[in-house]
Amino acid sequence: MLVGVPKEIKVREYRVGLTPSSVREMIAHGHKVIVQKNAGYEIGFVDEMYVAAGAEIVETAKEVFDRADMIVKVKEPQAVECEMLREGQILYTYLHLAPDPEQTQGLIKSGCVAVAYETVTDKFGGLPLLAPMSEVAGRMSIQAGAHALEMKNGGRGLLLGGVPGVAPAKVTIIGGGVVGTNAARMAVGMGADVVILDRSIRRLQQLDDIFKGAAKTIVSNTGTLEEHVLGADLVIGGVLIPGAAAPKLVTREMVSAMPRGSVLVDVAIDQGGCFATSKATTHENPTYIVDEVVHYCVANMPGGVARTSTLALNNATLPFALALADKGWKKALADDEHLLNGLNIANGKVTYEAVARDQNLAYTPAREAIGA
Ligand SMILES: NC(=O)C1=CN([C@@H]2O[C@H](COP(=O)(O)OP(=O)(O)OC[C@H]3O[C@@H](n4cnc5c(N)ncnc54)[C@H](O)[C@@H]3O)[C@@H](O)[C@H]2O)C=CC1
Ligand SMILES: CC(=O)C(=O)O
Ligand SMILES: [Mg+2]
Repeated sequence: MLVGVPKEIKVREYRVGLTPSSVREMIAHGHKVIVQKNAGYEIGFVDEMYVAAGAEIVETAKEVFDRADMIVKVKEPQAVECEMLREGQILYTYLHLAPDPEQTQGLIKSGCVAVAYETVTDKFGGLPLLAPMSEVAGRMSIQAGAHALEMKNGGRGLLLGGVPGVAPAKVTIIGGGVVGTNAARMAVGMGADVVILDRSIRRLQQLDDIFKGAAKTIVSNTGTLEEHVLGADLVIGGVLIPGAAAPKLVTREMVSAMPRGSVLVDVAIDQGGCFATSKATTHENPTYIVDEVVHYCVANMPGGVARTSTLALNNATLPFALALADKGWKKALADDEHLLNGLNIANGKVTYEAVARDQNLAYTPAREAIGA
């Protein structure tokens, strides 16, 4: 199969779909790889490394899209990329379709076979291709929040860990999954006063075991959310209902009632965000202020530490990329229920139920759509 890797085009997104080492593995499996010029340049994966791994370097994204049987990317395709996709071509990348009708229509129109990293599952009930980036974003969320709490950034002027004789900052983490756990590890490590809310008691039991009291666990409901959001200096939003638009758990009224200079970091913004006042931002302009509360809503946080993120992402995505290339999409999807769960759009049909439901579109079960 001919596998194509275009350069990412979102603002300050420097991750790349395949590392030189992943390219080498593809070639060892008998495939050909074309990589757009300078696709990995900013993170030290220069073209010479891709050539040494066996890839061909091509000048433009158009050439990658025109020639490749499978496109391996990182972020969801932008409008110009959707236009270059074609019928039967595999697109393997993050999609986050539920809150994005424009991209959904673009992919439907293209006729491509779109496998979303974020909905591929594993036998442990997890999301193995989302997890590495959630680890990164969860850890970064505390760095971003600590920075936003500084005076010059509109924050309350608080140091997360406090100092002897002065109380630490209060950090509330909504959602105790991969993002929440990694955020809590960083916040606890910095000495903050940490509370994690989740609606799953089982998850809270696991977190209690992990943190042994260093982070408190609270069941999430309207009352506890209000209490712990209003009492926090920094709130991290890390909830997920797989494939669906994020629930708006923090209302506009709650945001208005927070003290001046409080900080909200909405990691769930890629699924539309869990604060009523969230709107996606970029690494170029990561924060904005509503009712004197600082909001950080970067939808591609791991792009800020693109080298670590690319390596972590490839560790998880490569085995499935190889399966798609080795077997072709029909057999690879038919053989593996977990990869099949990643299929969101196929040949003009929406094959992921939560996306269809959130956008009032017809739903075709994935197995039916691939004719397996
Ligand atoms: N902005 C960015 O750059 C990035 C964003 N993300 C996003 O972060 C979000 C979280 O991802 P993960 O931690 O991997 O998901 P996860 O599935 O590991 O954890 C989500 C948690 O939210 C909990 N939850 C769901 N509804 C809830 C509610 N109403 N109240 C309280 N808790 C609730 C679940 O029980 C679960 O424990 C996703 O939207 C993901 O796409 C992930 C990586 C990067
Ligand atoms: C998961 C995601 O949105 C990202 O890594 O950018
Ligand atoms: Mg206020």
